[in-house]
Amino acid sequence: GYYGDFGGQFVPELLMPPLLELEEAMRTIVPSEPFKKELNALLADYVGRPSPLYRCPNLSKELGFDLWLKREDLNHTGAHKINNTMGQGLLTKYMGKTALLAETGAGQHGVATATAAAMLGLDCIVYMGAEDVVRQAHNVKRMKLLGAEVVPIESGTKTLKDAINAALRYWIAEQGTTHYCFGTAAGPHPFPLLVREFQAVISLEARAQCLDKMGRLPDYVVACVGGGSNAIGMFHHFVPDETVKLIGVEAGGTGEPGCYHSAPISLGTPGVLHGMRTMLLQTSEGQIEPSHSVSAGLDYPGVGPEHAHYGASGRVRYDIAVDDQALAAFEALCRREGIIPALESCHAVAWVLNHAAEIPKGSQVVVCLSGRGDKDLGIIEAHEAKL
Ligand SMILES: Cc1ncc(COP(=O)(O)O)c(/C=N/[C@H](C(=O)O)[C@@H](O)C(C)C)c1O
Repeated sequence: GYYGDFGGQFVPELLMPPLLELEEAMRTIVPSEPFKKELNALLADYVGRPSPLYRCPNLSKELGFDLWLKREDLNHTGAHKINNTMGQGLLTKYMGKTALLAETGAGQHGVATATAAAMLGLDCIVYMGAEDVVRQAHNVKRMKLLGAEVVPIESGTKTLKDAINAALRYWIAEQGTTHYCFGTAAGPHPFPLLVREFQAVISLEARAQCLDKMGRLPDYVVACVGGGSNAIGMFHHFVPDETVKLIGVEAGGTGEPGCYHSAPISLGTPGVLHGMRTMLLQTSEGQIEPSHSVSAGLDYPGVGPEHAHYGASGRVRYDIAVDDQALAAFEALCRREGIIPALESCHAVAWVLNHAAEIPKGSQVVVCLSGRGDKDLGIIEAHEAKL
């Protein structure tokens, strides 16, 4: 499970049995006709796929090039996370397990896991940093309505990093009945591969939609990068098309010199965290540094290993958008296009607005709108003065 120098399975021996079992299930169940048939029916009739590829008429007119949004915000539960949790949830049933375990930061993955569990008749337990429980209260309410048990994590920085550590410990104890439904394209092998497998439906659809609506491939494909799942899904089927520029946008925090941020590819160094070798925010002694972003979903000091590899190889250009630029993009989509987007997705839109001068007129630009902004209204209120 390596992507260049990155990836691997850096886990305690006790975690190897469920990881090996998962690799076997990936090999035998995921490619099978019954599994594919059942998953595709759920993606169509329950998730609501294919998601639209929508051209923004007003912003396109202003920018002088075509801005298209891949509308993962219109999926059931309001983000791309459901693509992954329906796949892993169905796999859990085929593996004969009875419970789904998840970590969450923005809460979207927690809601998507609770949704899959309710629909598939599985128990659900979600670990969430105590700070995120407050910051994304809307999603905590939804998880509980869907029957999930939400466990606030009080240790460390009380955000996603600590929730993942707690979830991994729980999984070691409960591995016989429980599948750890990892929320992003990170973690020990095979998780980056498994999550990419289920998120790649985004670019499988988008590539065909581009050829149909534009009559050609797009010039730019842009996505925000937290753990990396919506971005790897948005990029995957475009990677072989060398004319398509792939842009991964990390969160730069406030942007003040020396501020906390969540940009490990742009500003981090190689190291091992959560079972994978990747790019990390860490001190010279390898202590993981606190991360920050106005969006909970990008607030993670690591990144999926395939992105670390694409950053080293140069196939993807990784750049940064800071909090205020994301908030400006939030306002632009609300006021100009009638779409209230997730703050995570706003980082990708912000990159396009920030780089409009370098994008040739008439270009075709696709942005993955990974989620809707309902969960963020509390955060937005706190920044009202800036809008
Ligand atoms: C609407 C939305 N857009 C983007 C992201 C960033 O996660 P990736 O797509 O995996 O980089 C997120 C991440 N959300 C996770 C969550 O809901 O728990 C996140 O906090 C962690 C799983 C990484 C998100 O909710």
